[in-house]
Order: sequence, then structure tokens, then C-alpha cells
Amino acid sequence: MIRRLAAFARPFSAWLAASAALRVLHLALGIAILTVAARALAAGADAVATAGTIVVLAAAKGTAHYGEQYLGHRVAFTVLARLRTDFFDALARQAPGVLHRHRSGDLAARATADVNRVEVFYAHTIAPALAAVVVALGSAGYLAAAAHPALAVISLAGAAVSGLAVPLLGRRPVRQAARRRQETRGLIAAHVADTVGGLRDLALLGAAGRWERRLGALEERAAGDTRALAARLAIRRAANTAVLAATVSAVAVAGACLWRDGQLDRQSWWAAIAVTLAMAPALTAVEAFAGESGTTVAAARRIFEIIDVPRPRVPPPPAPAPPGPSGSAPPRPAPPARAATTGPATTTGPTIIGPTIIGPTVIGPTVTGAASPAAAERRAAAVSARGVGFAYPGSPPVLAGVDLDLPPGSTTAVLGATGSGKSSLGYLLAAVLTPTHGTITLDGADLRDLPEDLIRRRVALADQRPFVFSDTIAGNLRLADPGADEDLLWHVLETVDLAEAVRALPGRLRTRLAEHGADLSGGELQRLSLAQALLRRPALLICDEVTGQLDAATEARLLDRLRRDSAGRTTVWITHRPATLRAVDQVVVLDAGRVTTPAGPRLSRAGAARPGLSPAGSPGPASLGDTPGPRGPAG
Ligand SMILES: Nc1ncnc2c1ncn2[C@@H]1O[C@H](COP(=O)(O)OP(=O)(O)OP(=O)(O)O)[C@@H](O)[C@H]1O
Repeated sequence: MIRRLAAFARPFSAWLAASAALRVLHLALGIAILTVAARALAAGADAVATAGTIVVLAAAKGTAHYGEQYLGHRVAFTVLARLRTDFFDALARQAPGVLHRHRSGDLAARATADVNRVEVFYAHTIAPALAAVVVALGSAGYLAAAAHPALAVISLAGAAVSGLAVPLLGRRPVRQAARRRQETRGLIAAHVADTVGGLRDLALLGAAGRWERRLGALEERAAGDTRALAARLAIRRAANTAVLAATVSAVAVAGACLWRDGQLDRQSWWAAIAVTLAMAPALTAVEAFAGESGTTVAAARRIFEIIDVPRPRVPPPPAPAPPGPSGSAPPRPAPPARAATTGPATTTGPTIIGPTIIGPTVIGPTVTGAASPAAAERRAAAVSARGVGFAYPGSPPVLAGVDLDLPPGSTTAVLGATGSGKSSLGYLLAAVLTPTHGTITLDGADLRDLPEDLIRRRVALADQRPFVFSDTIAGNLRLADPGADEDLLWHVLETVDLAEAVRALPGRLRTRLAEHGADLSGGELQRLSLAQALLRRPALLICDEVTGQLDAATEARLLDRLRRDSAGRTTVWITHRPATLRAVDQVVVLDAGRVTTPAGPRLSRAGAARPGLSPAGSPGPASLGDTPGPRGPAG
């Protein structure tokens, strides 16, 4: 782990070397001050001259100390910023599955407290460690040259015990306690984040007291680990102090004997004691950072646990189909023309997915320009699913054998009982999930083979449970299209029937939303998410229950506007609501993860002869999910 941390500082080796050199200078000047004073005392030298020398040395010492700290911290904070960026990149790469494995509060603690924690390594470990070696060797050299070799041997032995042996005392239990404490702190952060997010519900459920007691138990656990850690570190500190005191005493006693035997003069004896004494801060610093290293390593481990998750690999191409009658393999469908211009193929996203999918899929480059005028120029997506099956990790299959065709420009409703797999199908079509069986193609190309940025340009998902950032309304919308001007923002707000509500706000588009959109109604939140998706001007738009919380009149208005704005777009409506079905071209009904109604295209907007629909457009008995079928093992 130390090597891993050091690798991040490699580009700054010159700065760290300069910091270490300044630290050596700073410590050497400390030794020089004491030595000058000791020699002056022993020789009865002129007090004013001695004081003048000490003032000059002290000023130089202060300057060296400043330079050492400046360079060390500059490296530390530059590396911390990079670590945090890498951490965020890794999170984005693993989203949203990472939330399946880690709680958001814990991730926040890793990105903040744990990253801050490793500052110790860059600012207070590398330079002090190098300096301790140089100072111990330099002091021994001085003692050998200016006093007596025996004193040099004693001082080196003391330095070795203090700098090498003492830091190893109880190393394993210290690391274990530090690791446990860091994990517990992550749990505390996650618990606090949950508490803040769910305060209202805790109050409503009368559970605030119980929740608080859980926090108390976690705090108690962390305090226990801190006590265990502190007890061991105190033993080390005491041992180190004893070793350093013993070294100075041994030098004093041995020096006195040498003085008595005429092998050392009085001044050199004093100077030897002063040098050994002045070497102590260099060695105390080693013991100090060794004491911190358990926590630093534990924090680093938690950071790299996220950063080191490998980038998802591009899955191998599907096995070639058996040769046709002529003996030649059937050709693979060609990727769409734009795919060839978007660079090397990457994976279509993580195979593993978390329990929540956050907001519309708005990652990736944006398509700029006004939504409506350019709409006709868009090329609507053709989507096809063949034998698609899916299971969440560790769970039984939720979809099996799904065949589906979404012709370009068509609108498809996906119906089914709650839990029948509608949202999961939506995530698969949006390439947020990857099928465990079968294939989904976009314009003839397997989604798995398409670059992520191409998919994000062509496909948008308005989610059932959208996420809103604590930013302005315009800021949230521009996540989908940073270049969108106000006219375009108002246009999409009109389309989703939200413009009037936003106009009524004092800050209009500049109104700052509360965290998680707490100051929006459920219906407003969903329409904001739909507006974001529309700003992407997708060729395939997947709407997951976005009208579920609207009254009938608002829903009808919204559907009407969307229909008028739908040129060049293939649309999927995942819904329970009959009103949505009035304007669809085909209806797909899912029952326990299987399509129960033929999904062939019925490209008539008149609404006649659509499966699952009565001529009036209301759902037939099988189409809405109020009569759940058996949750059989889909697949
Ligand atoms: N992240 C997940 N991990 C494990 N199981 C999941 C996950 N997300 C959903 N499921 C399960 O998959 C099944 C299908 O869920 P899905 O959300 O696709 O159903 P749905 O038809 O959209 O339901 P609803 O109409 O209630 O939104 C459900 O049984 C659900 O519990």
C-alpha cells in the first residue's frame, strides 16, 4: 500500500527531494545551535559572539523549516487533488452499481476524510524518513571525527533501535485497530448520511431515538478502537523516549570515561552530548509517522478499493453463428455509420447494477441546438431485443427470453404487474444494465459493441426515481446539455408542462433546488427528469413511469406535447397508466419477466388493433399490472 501511495508522488520526486534536503538542513542547524552553545559553555567563549552565531543559525533553521513544510505540503495537496479526481472517475465508471456495494455516506467519507488522511504520508513521512537516516549518519560521522568513534557507535545503535525497532513494536495490532476504526468511521458517515436524508421519515415513524442509539453503538465501537490504538502508540512513544534518553545517557557516561582517560577533551564531551540530544527530533518524527501509518494505510486501502476496480472490459464478440448452407458464416450486422467516427469501442457500461438508477442517463457529450427545429433532422433509433434475459447479481432472473422490435419513430408502451421487470427492461434498453442472455441492438449494432459516448448521445432515460442536484433549475437542466440557452430550457419545460410552475418561482430558472429536490413535488421531479432527457434530443427515449404522479389533465397535456415533439425519436413508455396508451403504436406486456403479448409493430397512431388495447385506447384486461402473475423463475 505504501508503494502504491508513493507511486502517486513519483512525478514530484524532485520537490520531495528538495523538501527532504531542507529538513536535513533544518535538523542539522538545530544540532549546530546546541553544539555551538555547548562548546561555548565549555570553553567560556564570548557570550555576545555566541549569541550572534545562534541568532543567525536560528534564522536559517526557521527558513529551512518553512521551505521543507511548503514543498512537502504542496506535493501533498497536489497529490490529494489527483487522488480525489481518480476516486471520482472510478465512481463514475462503476455507477450506478457501486451504490449496490457501498453506501453513499461511506463513499463520501472515503473521498473526503480518507483522502485527507493520506496527507500525512506525503507531507510528514517521506522527507522526515529520509532526513532521519541522513541526520543519524551525519551525527555519527561528526561524533567519530570530532569526539570519539565509540560515541559514534553508541549514537548509531540508539538511532537504529529508535528509528527501526521501536516503530515495529505491536505493528500488526496497531494496523488492525486502525483499520477497524477507519471502517467504523465509514459506517458512522454512512449512518449520518442516511439519518440526514431520512430525518422526516424517522420522525414520522417515531424511530429517531432508536436510530440515535445505533449511532451511539457505532461511536462506542470507534472509541474502543481508538483506545486500543492509543494504548499501543503510547507504549511505543514511551519506549522511544526511553531509548533516546538511554542513548544520551550512554554517550554522556562513555564520554566521561573517555575524558577521564584523556581520550576526549571537555568541549568535545559537551558537544557529543549536545549532538546526541539534538538528533532526537529526527528520530521522534520517525516514531510519530510510524504511529500514524496504521491509519494512513487503512485510509489508503479504502480509497484504492474503489480506484483499483478495473475498467469494464469490452466483452468478446459473440460466437460466430453456424455456417449457412453455402458454408459461409452469415455477416454480422454493420454498426451504424456514426459509430465508426467515435473512436475505439468501449464497453457499454457496468454489467452489475445497484438498486437505484440515478436520473436520466445524461453522461457523455451533448448534442447542441434547438430541440424542436432540429428534431426532424434526427434519425430515430431502431431497436431490437432477441432472447434477452437478465438477473441482478445474486438474485433470480427478472427477465427471460424477451424478444422486441422498436421500429424507428415508433412509440411502445411497456406494461405489466409491479415487479414484472419493466424498469429492468428499460435499463437494458438504455444500456445501463447489460443482458445476461441475448442481445439488444441499436440501429443494427449490438449495444455491447458500441462506444459509451455514442449510446449516451442516442439514448436517454427519464427515470422513475430521478436524482436532482442542489443546484439551480437551469444548472440541473444543463447537466444534460451544457450549451443549452434559456430559450431551449423554456422550450423543454413547456413540453413537459413545467414552464408555468417555474415561471411562478421568484428566481425562475435560477431558483436553487433543495437537496434531492426536496422542494419539488414528485410529479415536478419526474417532469424535470423528463426535461433533462429531452434536452439530450435522444434517438431513443425511455420514460419510466414519468407520468405516474400527474393528474389526468396534466398527463394528457404532457403526452400531447411530447407527441408533437416526437419527430425523429423512438419512444418507450413504461407505465401503469391507461392514458399513456392512447397514442402508442404497440404494447408490450410483461408477466414475471416474460413478454406475454406479441410485440410486433402496429404502426398505426389511430390506436386500432393494438394488442392489449381496446379500440378506445383503454387497456385490455391483460395489459395493466394490477393482477400480478406468478413470479416464476424467469429464465
Ligand atoms: N438492483 C436490484 N437488485 C436486485 N433485484 C432488483 C434490483 N432492482 C430491481 N430488482 C428486482 O427485480 C424485479 C423487477 O424489478 P423492476 O423494477 O424491473 O420491476 P417493475 O416492473 O418496473 O416494477 P414497478 O412497476 O413496481 O416499478 C423486482 O422483483 C425487484 O425486486
